[in-house]
Amino acid sequence: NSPSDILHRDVVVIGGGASGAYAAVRLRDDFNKSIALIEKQDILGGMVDTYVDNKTGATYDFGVQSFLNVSKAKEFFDRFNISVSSNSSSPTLITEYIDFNTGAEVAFQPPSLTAQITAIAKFLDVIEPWESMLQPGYWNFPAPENIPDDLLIPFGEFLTKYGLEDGTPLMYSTTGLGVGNMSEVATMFVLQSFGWDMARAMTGQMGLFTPTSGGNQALYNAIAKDLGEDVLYSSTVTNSHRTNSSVQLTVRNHKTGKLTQIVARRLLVAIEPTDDNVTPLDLSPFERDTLAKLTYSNEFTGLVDNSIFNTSYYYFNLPSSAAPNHTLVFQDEPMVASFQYTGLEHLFRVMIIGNKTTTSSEAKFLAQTSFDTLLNTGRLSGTELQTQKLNWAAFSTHGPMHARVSVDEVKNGFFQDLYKLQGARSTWWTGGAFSVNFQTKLWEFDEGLIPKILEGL
Ligand SMILES: Cc1cc2nc3c(=O)[nH]c(=O)nc-3n(C[C@H](O)[C@H](O)[C@H](O)COP(=O)(O)OP(=O)(O)OC[C@H]3O[C@@H](n4cnc5c(N)ncnc54)[C@H](O)[C@@H]3O)c2cc1C
Repeated sequence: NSPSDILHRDVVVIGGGASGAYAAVRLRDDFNKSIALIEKQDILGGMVDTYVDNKTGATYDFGVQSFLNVSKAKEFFDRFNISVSSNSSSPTLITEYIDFNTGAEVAFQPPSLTAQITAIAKFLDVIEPWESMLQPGYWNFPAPENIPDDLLIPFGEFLTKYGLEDGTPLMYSTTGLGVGNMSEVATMFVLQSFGWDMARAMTGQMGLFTPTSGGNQALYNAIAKDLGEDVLYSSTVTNSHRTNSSVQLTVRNHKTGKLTQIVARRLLVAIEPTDDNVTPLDLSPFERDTLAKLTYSNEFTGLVDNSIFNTSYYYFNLPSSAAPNHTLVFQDEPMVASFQYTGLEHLFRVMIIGNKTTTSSEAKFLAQTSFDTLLNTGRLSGTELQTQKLNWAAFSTHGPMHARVSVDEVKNGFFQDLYKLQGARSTWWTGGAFSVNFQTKLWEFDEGLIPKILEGL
């Protein structure tokens, strides 16, 4: 390599999604540190998926829907002159409960909205004492003997224990479904998917906002402009050497084949630490064994354009056994969670929750199979059998989310081990597996991490 291919930086960040892009801006623009940001795709923003209608220029966010108004979240938009508002433009829809496995209509009667909100307020009271154990990171996670039992029981059991069953339709349909069958997952991991701030948002104690124009991608486009050539796009790490004083990475641009060497004093890993993602990071046996214990959901979203869907409807997948009012019964993943009208022409948002191994093509196949079932059972046309392909206007592989481990691992001190990785071998870790899967909560987590990264720099 020629010398021009060697970059020297204070901090190198891997992953230009919510957690990495935020940290890169703060470290460079506010703490005067030189940075390089390595991003696999050719844009920043990760799971933010903003669809732009070519004809009208209208935007629709089919990944991230809105931002929780936690601590300094709005200030971060202000610095890029992006105006935000809390007005939701979602159309009002009729929810059709259908078992997507069979096509059977499910005569499920959810509790009234008032009953749901009341239960969520009560839920917030119950979970409030545990917030600092889990958010915005696991820094204060209790030693095994001090973990409250309630955090480790299946969430369905937890809800029943405290009489909170009425709150589940909103918990599940907003963000709880990200973990798959929410009733079966240990409470602490469901709380990372629908927890304190979502409960505050649902009960009106915390706002949610979105940019007034340009969709959620507007923020990340502004960050991209700000960071300019400090971002290496279409690039991944192929090799690394990490020591207690520095980090050397070999980075490959998969479009041009160009290799860049980066020598940095600190590394911030802002991607999910899956086997594929961390293999190039010359892990120690302890790092490898710890990270290998994590399991994930895999999330996929897309937009389909098939006029056979009814634009008044939100087709929602529930097992038949949810009828007439069983609020704790959900489908197992992998599954298509819903087809939801977007308000844009004839586009429906599809949401697919996979397990650890579900691939993009399997997710698309699952969506087609669910669609076929709905068609063949007359749920869409109401008339005769038809076949047609789903017309994908957009599809996005969000990949692994909602990292979790078994209850036994939690009791064996998994989170204490996970956090031993922080700072070891000049490497710091952010993102959902180390914190929680909400954009602005990750920013809050980064805020706590940045002073540690800066120590001695
Ligand atoms: C369907 C859906 C809806 C959501 N809705 C909301 C919402 O309304 N509000 C909210 O706050 N949160 C929402 N989330 C969650 C939120 O998007 C995530 O918590 C957040 O994006 C995680 O940030 P991150 O930085 O950890 O990862 P990401 O945002 O995924 O960023 C990771 C980045 O790293 C890149 N990358 C991946 N692998 C590599 C590699 N090997 N090398 C280099 N780069 C790599 C990716 O391309 C990506 O840009 C939603 C998520 C999904 C899937």
